[in-house]
Amino acid sequence: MGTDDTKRRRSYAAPPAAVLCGIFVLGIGSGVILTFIAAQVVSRRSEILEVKPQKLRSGMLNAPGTSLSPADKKNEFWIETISDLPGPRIYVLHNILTKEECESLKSLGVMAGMEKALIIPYGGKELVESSTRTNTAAWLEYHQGPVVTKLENLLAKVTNTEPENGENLQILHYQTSQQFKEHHDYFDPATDPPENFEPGGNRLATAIIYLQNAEEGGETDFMKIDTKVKPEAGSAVLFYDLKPDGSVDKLTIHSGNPPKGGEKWVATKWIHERRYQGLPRHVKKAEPAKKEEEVVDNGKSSAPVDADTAQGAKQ
Ligand SMILES: O=C(O)CCC(=O)C(=O)O
Ligand SMILES: [Fe+2]
Repeated sequence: MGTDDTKRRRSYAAPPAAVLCGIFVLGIGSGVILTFIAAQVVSRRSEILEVKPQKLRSGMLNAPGTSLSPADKKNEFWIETISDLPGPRIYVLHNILTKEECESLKSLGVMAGMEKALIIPYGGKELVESSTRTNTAAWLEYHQGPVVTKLENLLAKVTNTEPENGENLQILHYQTSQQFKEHHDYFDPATDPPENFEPGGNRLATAIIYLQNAEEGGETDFMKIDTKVKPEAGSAVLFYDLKPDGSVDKLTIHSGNPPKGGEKWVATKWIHERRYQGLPRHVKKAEPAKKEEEVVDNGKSSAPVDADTAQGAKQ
């Protein structure tokens, strides 16, 4: 009898224990899942907000903080922080292209036809010639061959965007003394018409890939923070035109300084907040070209086109 009672008591005691246990396990489980989701969101966000030194292997960016030997730094892809939050976000992407890849992009530029580079003046809607920009430029096609596609994919990965957010690659050539004076690459909501933000929103980031160094000079000069990036063929400077909250970062104002000897070649990629490729564009080349004195040019704008159609614009 006593044994039966005990059995009964045990069998009655068992369900509440299992339920409690189940609730406990469920609680821990959902806690773990929620923590995991939160960690994903935070880590995705911090990837966007901060690019730390990293190394590229097998197409994947390694964890931040990977330490590199001096030999690795000469040959491998790695990211150097020039300036970081709370200041402007400016990085050098070392060894992004080989010498052969640099040469092949220069040839593609020449084949596309290098022409005087154009700008959009502040508040303007059309591309015009200006003394702000004395170098020549050519637009390449999106996905035009393996080197262009490699850059599109790599820059999207580093900035945590999609390749389609990028404008077409533009090749720039500076002879000795040619330059691209002080300007910013973002559109300014305070002065620019809404159509300049279509398609793809504002320019989020700029990558300037150095294809050939000048003998001397030719730096990308961030004058507001007294920082000059010296071109190194095969490497790139990447900076965020927008702050993490989406407002324009005025400390990214920069110039392409004139080579003091020799020539400089670069490829520029502007990356938008959203998809840019395959959508209608609103910025057009001025027809007929306006005379310099008719253009309100405050020396801070730039904009490029391919042949007759605007491919993008910047101020
Ligand atoms: O050539 C440079 O260093 C600067 C180029 C530039 O500012 C641009 O393409 O937006
Ligand atoms: Fe620029």
